[in-house]
Amino acid sequence: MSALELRSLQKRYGDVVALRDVDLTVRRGEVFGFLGPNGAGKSTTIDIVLDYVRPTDGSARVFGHDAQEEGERVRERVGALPDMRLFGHLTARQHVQFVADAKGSDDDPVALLERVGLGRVVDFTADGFSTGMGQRLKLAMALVGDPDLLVLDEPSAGLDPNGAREMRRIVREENARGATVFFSSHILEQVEAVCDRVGILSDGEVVAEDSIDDLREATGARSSFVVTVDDLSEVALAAVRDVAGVAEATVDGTSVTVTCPDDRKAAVVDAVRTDGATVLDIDSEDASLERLFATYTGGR
Ligand SMILES: Nc1ncnc2c1ncn2[C@@H]1O[C@H](COP(=O)(O)OP(=O)(O)OP(=O)(O)O)[C@@H](O)[C@H]1O
Repeated sequence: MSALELRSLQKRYGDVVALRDVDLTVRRGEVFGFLGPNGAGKSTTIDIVLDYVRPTDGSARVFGHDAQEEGERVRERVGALPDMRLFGHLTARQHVQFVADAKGSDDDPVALLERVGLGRVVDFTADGFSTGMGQRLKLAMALVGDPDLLVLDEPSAGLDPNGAREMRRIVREENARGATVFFSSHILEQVEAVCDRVGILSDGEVVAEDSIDDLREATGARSSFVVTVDDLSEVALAAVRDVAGVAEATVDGTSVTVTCPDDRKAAVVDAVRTDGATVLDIDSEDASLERLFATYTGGR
């Protein structure tokens, strides 16, 4: 049984067709990235999965349960972001406790808040929180009760690069625990860094569903480059792999082939010199993920 199955999903708002015909399968245990330009229909799809919005036609099933007919059963197994708005007069701890009570979970709110980097503000009210802090708090709420499926709509919105990196770490940890993760984003490098597979939504339809590597191969697009140094140490290699956006770094002698977004290349070159190595050559064989994305969405 799949974690999430969308079949012929359609949604019209009056004359506006938000979803034309969405078919998508998210397998159990995978991290699935839901990509698409603004207005493609990502939030509408997620709202249907969470039963905030009813489809005009078609169905959404979560672990075999119909999202509309068996909303209760679905919600027991799902953690979602953003699921609730924040209440300015409540503390971070009270927000998380509220969700724990609603879900009948005995999770410790403080432990969850520490996990998302809010350990020092557990008793602060949300009205003083920045956008990024609010996003972290919502993530802590989504993690309550170890959900089997995490549904994250633009989880990195409002987060600085550190916050975005921590978000990726938590996605990986949740996945390692056994959770399936479904998240939408238009930040391609974020998706590439953590996802097993992606679905690309364009104009209310899924135009591609595959691993990014296979999509690349299918379109002939690649975004790798090779840096050759005089001496490649483990420290330098670890630093390269730590650069945000680096999806892959493979070694051949003193050359390292790195897959990353174009705008991270300078950071990769800096990282490879961490241990004092001298760069001998840089060979770029380029076609970025952005171009891959544009190939499928017609540049929208
Ligand atoms: N309540 C609504 N009433 C009318 N039109 C709507 C409504 N909600 C969404 N739409 C329209 O449906 C389409 C899909 O919107 P949706 O928010 O799902 O896209 P999205 O991919 O999440 O975009 P973004 O990345 O900008 O959040 C858009 O054309 C949007 O204007």
